[in-house]
Amino acid sequence: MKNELVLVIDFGGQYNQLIARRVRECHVYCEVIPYTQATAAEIQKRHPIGIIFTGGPNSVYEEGAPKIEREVFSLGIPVLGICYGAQLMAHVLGGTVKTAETREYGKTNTFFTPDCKLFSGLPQEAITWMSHTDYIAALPEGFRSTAHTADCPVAAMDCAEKNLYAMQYHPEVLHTENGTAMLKNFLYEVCGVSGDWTMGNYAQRAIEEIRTRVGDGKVLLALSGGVDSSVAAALLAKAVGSQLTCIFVDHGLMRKNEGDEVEAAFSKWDINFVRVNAQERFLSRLAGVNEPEKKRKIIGEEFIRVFEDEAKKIGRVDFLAQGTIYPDVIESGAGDAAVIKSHHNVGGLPDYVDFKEIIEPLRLLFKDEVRALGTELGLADYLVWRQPFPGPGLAIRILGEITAEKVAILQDADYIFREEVANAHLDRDIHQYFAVLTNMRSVGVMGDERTYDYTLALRGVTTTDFMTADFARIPYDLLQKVSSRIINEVGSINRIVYDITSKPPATIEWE
Ligand SMILES: Nc1ncnc2c1ncn2[C@@H]1O[C@H](COP(=O)(O)OP(=O)(O)OP(=O)(O)O)[C@@H](O)[C@H]1O
Ligand SMILES: O=c1[nH]c(=O)c2[nH+]cn([C@@H]3O[C@H](COP(=O)(O)O)[C@@H](O)[C@H]3O)c2[nH]1
Ligand SMILES: NC(=O)CC[C@H](N)C(=O)O
Ligand SMILES: [Mg+2]
Repeated sequence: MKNELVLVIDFGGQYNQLIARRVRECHVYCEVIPYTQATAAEIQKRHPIGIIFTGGPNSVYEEGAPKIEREVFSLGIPVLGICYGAQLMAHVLGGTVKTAETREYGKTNTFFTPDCKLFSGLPQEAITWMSHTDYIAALPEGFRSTAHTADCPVAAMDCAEKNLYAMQYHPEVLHTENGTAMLKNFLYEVCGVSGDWTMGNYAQRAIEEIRTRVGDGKVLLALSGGVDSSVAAALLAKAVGSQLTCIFVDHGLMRKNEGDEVEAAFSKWDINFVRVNAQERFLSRLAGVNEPEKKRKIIGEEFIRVFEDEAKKIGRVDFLAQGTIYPDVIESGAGDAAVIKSHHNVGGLPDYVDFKEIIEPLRLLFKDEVRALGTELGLADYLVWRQPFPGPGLAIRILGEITAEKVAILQDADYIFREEVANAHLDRDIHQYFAVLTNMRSVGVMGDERTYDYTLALRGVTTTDFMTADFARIPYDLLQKVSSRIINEVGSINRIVYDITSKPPATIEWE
């Protein structure tokens, strides 16, 4: 069965996948396509039930700014323009867009016209999230303004007769109050969707696509035992069964006992599972390396080399599969976005890779969607709800040079922290928590003697999508218990600090 389709047309905005994600939250299937492919003819061929234009960095009146054919507005398909998309709708249909005297950025008080379908059932005044310098100065014929702010006369507009709607603010961002409800109104009240899409459909579609792509070829999946690659393993196993081999690389930078635990868990699955013990290989390549991006690149490359070596043992393997998810892609600098850090599986990949194609069935999903999909596929709760653990492992939690001794110290300290968080039943409330071995030593006193040992940092964060995060308010009693256990049981650590920065300005990991 084919699902109702909404096309999201990409004009280069920052929140495009977030729009897609909100549409999925409303149980509607959608696809994001670049504006260059969005001709009226192409759109018509796909029979979408609605169209959404995203924001974008350009100004519509500039030479060479992204455009859309005028015919797109007369196909009889409802259109919602967001930010740049709103300005483009106004511009193409004969309105005027100008540079504003006061640019609006951030939370903005906004007033809505209640009889616009987008705002039906919602308060007439609310906070919206704005991010623009241009504004709609004159409406196109047949349109009316349906919302305004102190500085922006057209914060939204519509031409209900033609099912054309636009918003200057970003409804997809959580800072916009009722933003998702407005998108839902567009989908249900304007486009008339029935809401026929579920995570089950996503799984089905992904499985079919993998089958078509792979044919009778072989696939090697990089399996870490983490949430993302476990969900990918379940999908791939359903899609291609015994053509799949899962490779778990124990690079010696896993958490305490983790290598054995992953092996025990996946040996029970009905899949080809291989554990590669590559401790020596990784540690020797990392010896003497201090710089975070360099560590990441080395690990990214070494992972691939291990996979290539394993592939040779299986015979001809054309496909490498990974559990990459959307935040990995964005932070590694997708498209025009800035590189924050090179996730080993994206920006850390070497230039030459000995596989024909890379399969990443979760590449457009956010973490909480991956979890929902895992549950849908019948994965055990402990797998679905595991806290994430980065591919480079403890390498990016040991600041400065990595040595086997430091790895052992950090493993022991981190184990105690995790054990106490679990004992306090906070392991689902704190979304990621771990220890970091700083490269700093300081003076302490133990048993009346001077010590000069490492400072350990504890990090705990709460977040939904791992793109932004707040530090977790861990109870002092728990911190105290963890602190005294680590000092008493681990050795080489004489001082413990708790990281109280959010993301941004910090990131979750320290490197
Ligand atoms: N030790 C490993 N062995 C094999 N593949 C790995 C390993 N670590 C990471 N990978 C690959 O890199 C991808 C990205 O790692 P990442 O940590 O983001 O995801 P994950 O481990 O699957 O899930 P989680 O975010 O829950 O840790 C994984 O999905 C997997 O394909
Ligand atoms: O597989 C991964 N490979 C990487 O190179 C990597 N770097 C960060 N992370 C994880 O991503 C989330 C966001 O982390 P940051 O705030 O530190 O960027 C957090 O959950 C991090 O643990 C990684 N995962
Ligand atoms: N976020 C956007 O889409 C911005 C649109 C346009 N570049 C402006 O500044 O107004
Ligand atoms: Mg992981």
